[in-house]
Amino acid sequence: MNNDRKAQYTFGMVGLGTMGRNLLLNMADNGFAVTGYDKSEKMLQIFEEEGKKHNLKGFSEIEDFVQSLQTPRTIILLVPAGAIVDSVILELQPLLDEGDIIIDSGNSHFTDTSRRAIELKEKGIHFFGMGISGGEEGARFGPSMMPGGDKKAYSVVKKMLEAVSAKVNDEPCVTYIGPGASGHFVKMTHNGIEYAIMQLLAETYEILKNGLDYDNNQIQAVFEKWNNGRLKSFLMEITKDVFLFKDVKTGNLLVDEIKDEAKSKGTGKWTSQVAMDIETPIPTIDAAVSSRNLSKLKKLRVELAEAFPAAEKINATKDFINDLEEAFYFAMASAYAQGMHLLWQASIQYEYELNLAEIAKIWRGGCIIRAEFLEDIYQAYKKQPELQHLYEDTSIQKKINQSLKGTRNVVCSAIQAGLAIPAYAASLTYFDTLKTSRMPSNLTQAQRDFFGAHTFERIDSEGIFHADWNKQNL
Ligand SMILES: NC(=O)C1=CN([C@@H]2O[C@H](COP(=O)(O)OP(=O)(O)OC[C@H]3O[C@@H](n4cnc5c(N)ncnc54)[C@H](OP(=O)(O)O)[C@@H]3O)[C@@H](O)[C@H]2O)C=CC1
Ligand SMILES: O=C(CO)[C@H](O)[C@H](O)COP(=O)(O)O
Repeated sequence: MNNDRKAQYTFGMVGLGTMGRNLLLNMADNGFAVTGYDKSEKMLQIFEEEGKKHNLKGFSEIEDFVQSLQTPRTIILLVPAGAIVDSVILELQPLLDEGDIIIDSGNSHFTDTSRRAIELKEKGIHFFGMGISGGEEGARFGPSMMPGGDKKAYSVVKKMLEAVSAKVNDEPCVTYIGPGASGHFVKMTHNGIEYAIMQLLAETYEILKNGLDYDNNQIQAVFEKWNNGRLKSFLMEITKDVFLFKDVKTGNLLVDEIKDEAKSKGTGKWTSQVAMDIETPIPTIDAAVSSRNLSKLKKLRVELAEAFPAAEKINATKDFINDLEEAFYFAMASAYAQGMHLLWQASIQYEYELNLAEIAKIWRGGCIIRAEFLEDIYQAYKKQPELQHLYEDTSIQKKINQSLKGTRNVVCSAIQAGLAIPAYAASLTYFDTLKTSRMPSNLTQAQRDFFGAHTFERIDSEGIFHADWNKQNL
């Protein structure tokens, strides 16, 4: 039951950590009556301190928090994904009424979101999953958001989400994504692309540092220059800044003092797993996930570095840095194209009714993968909403053709030198495979039929065939 006298807030947030606290402050800045709940007293204190100008108060008791919300209640969750989301829902459930709305904005697995939506629907509670991206800064001043699920529930929060989101050309970086867990699926794919672009930047660093012997100033200058051109993006921008940041302890650049073992929370891995499940190739993203795992094999890598020859310097041609810019453009385009293709396939598989143009549009600002290139992707899908693959767009084709020569030079040179560039190489072979009208997979089919009678199809007649391969006494 709601006590109307106390019910003064329109939106409530569970979890006042990095994302929840900043999104709530953003909502307060935009004039919404908000409050929050967190188990941690420390988080509540920080929230109230940072929300001083709005006189914001948080709750440490969940009952008080729920009672403070106007009905139907709208509660956003920004707690760590997994079991904690279920335990928060379990705590909230007996305190809620029919028609209340729970929005899970953490990086939850989309299958968990589907399950939770079904469970809560039975109790008359609207539940939807909403991916959010932009980190601390984005949450505070304008994130990109990907809400999916119950459309009626979305209409309750639409205005608020549009107000707090990032804007590009005055257009909000939020849109209704689609039914079911589509919001979390799209956010997961966003993170898969994020992994791929980060890996490409790391491989570029490897080429510059170990292939060309560039020092940190030279490396910084390359990223800085690229960020002033067509490769401009949030990840390029922070990378050029990383190469300026000094470690207070040693006086060296901090990046040189950080262990070469990359951690992950799982969204990249989920993207690869799901892509395998629905048979959609995303090799650049897969390479990025594998590279993080390879980085964790530090002891083995150190041992094997003693046993095998080290990488050599690249025998660089005069225009090598231009070629590298082209290679980055090419591989970046490949990574985004793979992510968009995964969304295209998922939309069919899970009946998400995704509008790929709208998704590219809301990724242009606020999120971690925002980039100049997203405008090209947006235009491509706007022109042809049914496009299966970004490579089918003629203006993208033109740019890819122009960057091919440089890309091949960079990939061949780096591989020849013995440098590890799995994401660059995967991007190129993905492209080369996709533009092969007759792949050598006829041989694979012949082998399968030879050893296991798995059958094959013929090019000259319909049907399923099997050959008695041993009969010809080969
Ligand atoms: N950080 C980022 O850049 C981004 C994060 N996300 C996602 O957003 C979600 C939140 O991330 P983030 O803000 O970084 O995480 P934080 O750990 O900074 O914040 C989570 C908050 O939730 C609190 N909490 C944990 N369990 C409960 C509970 N049962 N009841 C109430 N509060 C609880 C935590 O308190 P305590 O610390 O005491 O446990 C903490 O204050 C995650 O799913 C994350 O993957 C999405 C986009 C970007
Ligand atoms: O969602 C995000 C940005 O959009 C997170 O920053 C991302 O989950 C970080 O992932 P990981 O810890 O696996 O590198």
